[in-house]
Amino acid sequence: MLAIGLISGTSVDGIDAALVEIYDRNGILSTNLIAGHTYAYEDDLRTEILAVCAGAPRSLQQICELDDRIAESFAKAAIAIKEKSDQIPDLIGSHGQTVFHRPPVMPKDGKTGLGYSVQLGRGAVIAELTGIKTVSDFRVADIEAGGHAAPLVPMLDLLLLSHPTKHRVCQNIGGISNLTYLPPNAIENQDQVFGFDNGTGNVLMDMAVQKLFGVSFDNDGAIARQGKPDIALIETWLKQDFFDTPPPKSTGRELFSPAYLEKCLSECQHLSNYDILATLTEFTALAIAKSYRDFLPVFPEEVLIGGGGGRNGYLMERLQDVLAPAIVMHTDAMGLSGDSKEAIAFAVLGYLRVKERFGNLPSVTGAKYPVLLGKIFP
Ligand SMILES: Nc1ncnc2c1ncn2[C@@H]1O[C@H](COP(=O)(O)OP(=O)(O)OP(=O)(O)O)[C@@H](O)[C@H]1O
Ligand SMILES: CC(=O)N[C@H]1[C@@H]2OC[C@@H](O2)[C@@H](O)[C@@H]1O[C@H](C)C(=O)O
Repeated sequence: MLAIGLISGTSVDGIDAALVEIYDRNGILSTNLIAGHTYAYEDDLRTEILAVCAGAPRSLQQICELDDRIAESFAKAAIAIKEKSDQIPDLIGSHGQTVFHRPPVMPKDGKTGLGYSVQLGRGAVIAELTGIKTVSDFRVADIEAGGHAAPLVPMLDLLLLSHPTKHRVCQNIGGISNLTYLPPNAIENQDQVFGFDNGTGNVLMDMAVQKLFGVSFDNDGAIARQGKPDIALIETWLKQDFFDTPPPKSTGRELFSPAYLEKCLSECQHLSNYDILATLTEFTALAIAKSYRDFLPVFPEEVLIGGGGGRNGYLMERLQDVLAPAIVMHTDAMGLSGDSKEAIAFAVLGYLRVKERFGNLPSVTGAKYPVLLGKIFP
């Protein structure tokens, strides 16, 4: 089946689109990426999304208009990537844009304790504008089943990246970072697969470099490389609740917000701007390493990196150092594009939905049971 996957992640840098052929041999899936591309948001749209993520007050009318613009941008991305093949795609799986995420808590005082996760860019509009069957609203059903509805990419990692004898971690470093732990032969040992959001990813580094250096990200980590991290300060930051909370857990820009960065910066007044970037980069790497030591049943032999953080050469070096003896490499070394992985995941999750196969892993999200993920707009 030819499918399109679409997502804009927590970096809000643009819409990742993947045109992907999905092969299914008796339930064993494989994929072939035909084209992958990031279609940048218009500047004012990105600014508005970031404002809403940061909690700026907006009327329902304004939220509806934002939903329209995001859906139209997603449809445009689908129409553009569709041109990379002569065939008409059978399906679009569209994650949309997360603008709010509230993890579940223990029910109390008559309240349900359910989480809430809002993705804008409604699938009905995408289906209408493209003429292609669209699956969207992937996170809702897992939330209703008591789960975090995040991360969802572990299903793709399980299907495509399991090794017969090695313990692997698939580590995504986007705006937020998240991992999938795969025991050997994970398809047969599915109950041991788990995953969770394990850190800030790029979001703090991005906000800091914009404020201190006026660029949108620290290309290759060249700025951080010139500084020296303050390890004692990082150790105090790692004592914060999020890092000590056992999985399942999920997070987002609600926690790692502009206010969170301001608090960090207020504790960095003795540091140069280069040292601040080095400190935030080391914090990102050490938060990831701490989560492996605290929560994984077995320290992995291999760590497969995906997401934009994999392009930060300095962060990759720091990860190799703090995750030794694990070997750190890019997911691309396994034949799966790290840049397009999340978009491929939503193409595959869309496929699973139309085949009426479960999309969530309760051992990851904490849901009470497996559920069908997504609503179908024919
Ligand atoms: N050449 C590069 N050097 C350093 N960092 C980079 C480079 N290219 C991308 N990045 C980082 O990767 C980020 C984008 O990563 P990605 O597209 O994986 O995020 P996302 O999908 O929006 O996030 P999430 O996975 O949390 O949903 C950028 O904001 C930037 O911080
Ligand atoms: C609610 C939400 O959008 N969460 C994102 C976010 O960005 C990274 C991390 O936090 C992950 O949990 C998730 O995205 C990916 C695509 C996932 O669900 O696997």
